This record gives sequence, structure tokens and C-alpha cells, in this order.
Amino acid sequence: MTAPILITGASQRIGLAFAQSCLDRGQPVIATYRTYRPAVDALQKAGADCIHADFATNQGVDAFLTTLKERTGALRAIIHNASDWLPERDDTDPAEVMQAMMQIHAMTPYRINLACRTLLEQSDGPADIVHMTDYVVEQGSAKHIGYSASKAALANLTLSFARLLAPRVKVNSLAPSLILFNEGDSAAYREKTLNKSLLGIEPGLDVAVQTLQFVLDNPYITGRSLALDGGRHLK
Ligand SMILES: NC(=O)C1=CN([C@@H]2O[C@H](COP(=O)(O)OP(=O)(O)OC[C@H]3O[C@@H](n4cnc5c(N)ncnc54)[C@H](OP(=O)(O)O)[C@@H]3O)[C@@H](O)[C@H]2O)C=CC1
Ligand SMILES: Nc1nc2c(c(=O)[nH]1)N=C([C@H](O)[C@@H](O)CO)CN2
Repeated sequence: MTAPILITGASQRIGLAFAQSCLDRGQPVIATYRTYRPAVDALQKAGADCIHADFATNQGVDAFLTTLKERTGALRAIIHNASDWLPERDDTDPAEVMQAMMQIHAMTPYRINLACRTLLEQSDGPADIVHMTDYVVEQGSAKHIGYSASKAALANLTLSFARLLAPRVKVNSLAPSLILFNEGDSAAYREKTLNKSLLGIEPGLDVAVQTLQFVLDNPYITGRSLALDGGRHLK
């Protein structure tokens, strides 16, 4: 029996697409969600094991880990997708923004990776950890400073866990810029964002799914970050 792939933040958008793609390939999935949506029921019906988890506190991370270890004795991969994209705002305390960003993007993957090392090593075949980072790791962000710093921390965790877990476990980052707009994004914001890359498109979920499956299927990539940014670095 193939060990399941753990995907965090799988109730919508990229995480949901990851979970659906793995299930379509006959790959067992454990999916976490914080907010219940009908998509969670659909994943469950498709065979996923869905676990409610809020990683905003270490108690929440520990509660999830307890449940996870009751559900499986091995993991094929861990996809750290769960994320909040918090901007700095005049009405929010910067300390709270930085704390929340570091908790979800650095502390949570750090704690889960260390706690799940044995589960990954129990996998019959290859094992992977994939961190969803962001193009802004290279450039910073004037409007999402804490977010960008926390994604840079996650990018560094890729390097450290690649060193720690080799050769049994591969560890890589996917670093998207725009993959999918949010529903409330204005036409002006969309045009401005599309103009930031050479290719100038909103690529959509399949681009992320294709790249994830490529990394999982490739036995010779570890400690690397795969950019999904339409040539934004050359604009
Ligand atoms: N979309 C894009 O264009 C880009 C995405 N990325 C990265 O790719 C990944 C996926 O992006 P996208 O699909 O847009 O992500 P979303 O903004 O849709 O967030 C993914 C999920 O993270 C979950 N989440 C947030 N905070 C917590 C928490 N404290 N505990 C548990 N779960 C939490 C949310 O759960 P719930 O909704 O259930 O509350 C949400 O569904 C992210 O890491 C993102 O930073 C990077 C660059 C561009
Ligand atoms: N957790 C999230 N992170 C990011 C999102 C998102 O919707 N959720 N969106 C982006 C943008 O697409 C940005 O890359 C382009 O404006 C970045 N991170």
C-alpha cells in the first residue's frame, strides 16, 4: 500500500488542486483544512483522509501531529502549502503580522518536518518534502514584508532539511509568482500584476500541479527552488 501524501491547506485553490491531482493518480492523500468547505466533503468522497488543523499556534500543530500519527504509519510526501498572504496595514500591529507569518510559513513546516521524519523514512519508495515559497524570496516585497521574510525562512528550511534528510528524503521549494488571482482582485490590480512578468499571463492551477508532480517523480532534484514566475526576474 502506497503511503499517503500529506497536503496542508487543501480546502481550496492550489492545495485542493494538488490533492485532486494526487487522488486522480491513485495516490492516497491526507489533506488538512482550517475552514470547512464543500470541497472537503468532495475530497473525502474521493478517498482523501481530511483532518481539521489550525496551525496558528504550536498547540494546534501538536494536536494535528497527534491525529496524523493515529491515521498513518508512513508518508510518501509532505506538501507545505498552507499559507496566509498578510500585508502590512495601518490598522494592524506589525508584530502580529510577523508572528503570524513566521508561524504558518516557518514554524509549522519546521515542526511538522522534524516530527514526521520517521514517517517519511517508512515510505516504501522515494519520499519528498515540498515547500510552497514565493518569487518574493528573491526580491522582497514592500507591501508584504513579514510574508516575504517568512517565505525566505521557508526557503532556507528547504536547504537545511535537504542536508538533514538526504538521501532518503528529497526536499525542494516551488517558488511561484502569480498562479491564480483571488476573487476580489480588481481589474487594475490584475493588469498591473500581469505586466510584472515577461509572459504576462495568469497561468492557473495546472502549472502548479504539473510542477509538483515533476518534482515528486524526479529522483535527482533536492535542495532546489523551482521558479514558476513567467520570466518576472527579467522584466
Ligand atoms: N496563488 C498564487 O498566485 C500564489 C501562491 N503562492 C503560494 O502557494 C501556496 C498556495 O497558494 P493559494 O492556493 O493561493 O493559497 P491560499 O491563500 O488559498 O491559502 C491556502 C490555504 O492555507 C490555509 N491556511 C491559512 N492559514 C492557516 C492556518 N493558520 N492553519 C491552517 N491552514 C491555514 C487556508 O485554509 P482555510 O481556507 O481552510 O482557512 C487556505 O485554504 C501558498 O503557500 C502561497 O503562499 C505563492 C505565490 C503566488
Ligand atoms: N497564501 C497566499 N499567498 C499568495 C497569494 C495567495 O493568494 N495566497 N497570492 C499571491 C499573488 O498571486 C502574487 O504572487 C501576485 O500578485 C502571492 N502569495
